[in-house]
Amino acid sequence: MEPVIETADLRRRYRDFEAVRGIDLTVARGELFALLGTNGAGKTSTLELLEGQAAPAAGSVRVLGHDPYRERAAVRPRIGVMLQEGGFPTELTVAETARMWAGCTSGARPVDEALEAVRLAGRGKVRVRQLSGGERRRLDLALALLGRPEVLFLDEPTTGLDAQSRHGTWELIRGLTEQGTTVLLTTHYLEEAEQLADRLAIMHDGLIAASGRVSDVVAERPAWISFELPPDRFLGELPPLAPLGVTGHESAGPQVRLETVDLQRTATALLSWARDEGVELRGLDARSATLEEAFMEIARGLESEEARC
Ligand SMILES: Nc1ncnc2c1ncn2[C@@H]1O[C@H](COP(=O)(O)OP(=O)(O)OP(=O)(O)O)[C@@H](O)[C@H]1O
Repeated sequence: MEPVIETADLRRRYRDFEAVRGIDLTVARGELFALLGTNGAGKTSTLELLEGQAAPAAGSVRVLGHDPYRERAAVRPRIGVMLQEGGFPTELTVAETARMWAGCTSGARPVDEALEAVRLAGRGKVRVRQLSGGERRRLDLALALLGRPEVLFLDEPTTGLDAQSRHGTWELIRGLTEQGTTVLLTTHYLEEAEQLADRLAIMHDGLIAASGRVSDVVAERPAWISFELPPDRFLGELPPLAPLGVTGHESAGPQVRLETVDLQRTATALLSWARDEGVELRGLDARSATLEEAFMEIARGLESEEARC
């Protein structure tokens, strides 16, 4: 796969504070890559390096084969950028803003088409200051799309959007990647990453703590099996749990919850035992970790490591 975004040991400094501390990323053409992380993890700082808005303190970054900061003229016309705060003149109308933006963009798509894509076609005559927060986000997205970018950088594209608008934006982004647009987005909505991302990275404190497909990141976390034992049965009667991959358990009365790093082996052994013993496991439920659990565990684990240092 052709890499469209590539970084190696990428670093960013603000005076003596290193906000991005050595990041290696590769994003292929047509891929949607999500950058997640705790507040202040360094997502926006990284995004700005990829967009060419700032020079790295060290390491390298290539976008479409060029250095986005030094070779801005080669890269800028081929990318679309949606910042966290658009910062457009609020006295202009939606259509005037889009026309002004289109005037600065080579090969711009028709303004009406861009506004239609974000469902703002009927709001062309409204002043930007009169838009709701969610409508402004959608206008920001329309402007980022105007130049038919090959690579789209979206910094929290759906923050402040209601559920319907968020789903509409997801549909739009999916359509763009299907047409071959490469998208790198940051988000605080884990569901957004689960829905959209081919691959993702979870940042914490300037570093990538975990990365890969959602299923890879989740597979590294323990899964859960929960069930209810009959009143005449006890947890101690189950086969030895540790060799089955069980790393922890909770029980409250008849309710049992097992944490396992090998869901298939634990579930198979549990069901075989229940069959052989003629035991009914009421409310049996088995499930992998969710991305939210993986995220929380990474954030908690790294915080306790920091506390130890
Ligand atoms: N201009 C700046 N000067 C000094 N420090 C900065 C500057 N911009 C960001 N930082 C610091 O760099 C770190 C990373 O900030 P950044 O905005 O990249 O994080 P983020 O992951 O995007 O956070 P959020 O999810 O809250 O938007 C933070 O500690 C922040 O305070």
